Amino acid sequence: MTSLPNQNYLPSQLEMMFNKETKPFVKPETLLIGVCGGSASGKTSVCREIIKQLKGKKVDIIAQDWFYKPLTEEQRKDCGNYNFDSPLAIDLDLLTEKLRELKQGKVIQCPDYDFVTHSRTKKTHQVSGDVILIEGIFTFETKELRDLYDMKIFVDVDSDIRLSRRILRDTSERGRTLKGVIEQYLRFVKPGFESFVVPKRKFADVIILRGASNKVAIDLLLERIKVELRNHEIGKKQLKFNSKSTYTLENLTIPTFKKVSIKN
Ligand SMILES: Nc1ncnc2c1ncn2[C@@H]1O[C@H](COP(=O)(O)OP(=O)(O)O)[C@@H](O)[C@H]1O
Ligand SMILES: O=c1ccn([C@@H]2O[C@H](COP(=O)(O)O)[C@@H](O)[C@H]2O)c(=O)[nH]1
Repeated sequence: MTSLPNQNYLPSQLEMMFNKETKPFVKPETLLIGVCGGSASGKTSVCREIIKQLKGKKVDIIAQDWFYKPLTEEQRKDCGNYNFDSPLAIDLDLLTEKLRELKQGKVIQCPDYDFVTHSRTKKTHQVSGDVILIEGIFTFETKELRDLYDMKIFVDVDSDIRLSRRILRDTSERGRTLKGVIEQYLRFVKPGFESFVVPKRKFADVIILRGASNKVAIDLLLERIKVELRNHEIGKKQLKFNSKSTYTLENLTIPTFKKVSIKN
């Protein structure tokens, strides 16, 4: 149930505040932005660019890679045959649970993953903020995940460029050999991309071609994020949740043009 103070509102303002199910349109929670795309498309780089430019806001990243399931001793011995490009390789349930906690305003602790040993490290990542960017190849994989995002971004880069970047990155940062990277790419990465990542592109609100070097796309995105943030801040000031999960609107300042009367 929603209660309004005895005040007059413009129809457009009421429309702004409620959707058809009379739930508030403005959301007071943390803004969650899902960033999906193929391996080495530049998802992390796009997120870093957004963070750099959103000065004055607390923005954090969650790497879906932190949620890789650690390999057993057996699997580790034969890791060349392990498919890291299947959604089954990631604990998506844990990721979903963590995002739900963020939506409830909690500060969360995420696991850490070591690409060299294919195991969880002792480290944890504490995440909180006004905006949280969640990046990874399977971030759009389930409806539960997609429904949690306020905005969905897909980073779209040609596969030859992604493979070249992956070779450079994985041989220098992830302890791989050139032969190993190419074999893994042809056997698992490319088929996984085609089966799981490409079909999720259609769920994106925004598609960024060429990744972080696409300054025009990043600028447009930043403008939109700022609008969303303003809506969330208005929401935070105006909405108070009581223990029965009803919404109460408070301290709303409304300009005085043509008014409609709403009776409680
Ligand atoms: N626009 C770009 N130009 C050149 N190199 C890039 C660009 N974007 C990313 N890279 C490099 O490509 C690699 C993968 O980028 P990253 O942002 O980590 O991709 P993802 O998070 O999608 O795997 C990194 O080594 C990064 O420095
Ligand atoms: O132990 C592992 C875990 C994952 N991978 C590969 O990582 C990429 C996803 O990470 P990006 O940062 O998006 O590139 C995925 O394609 C896996 O193949 C791995 O090689 N080893």
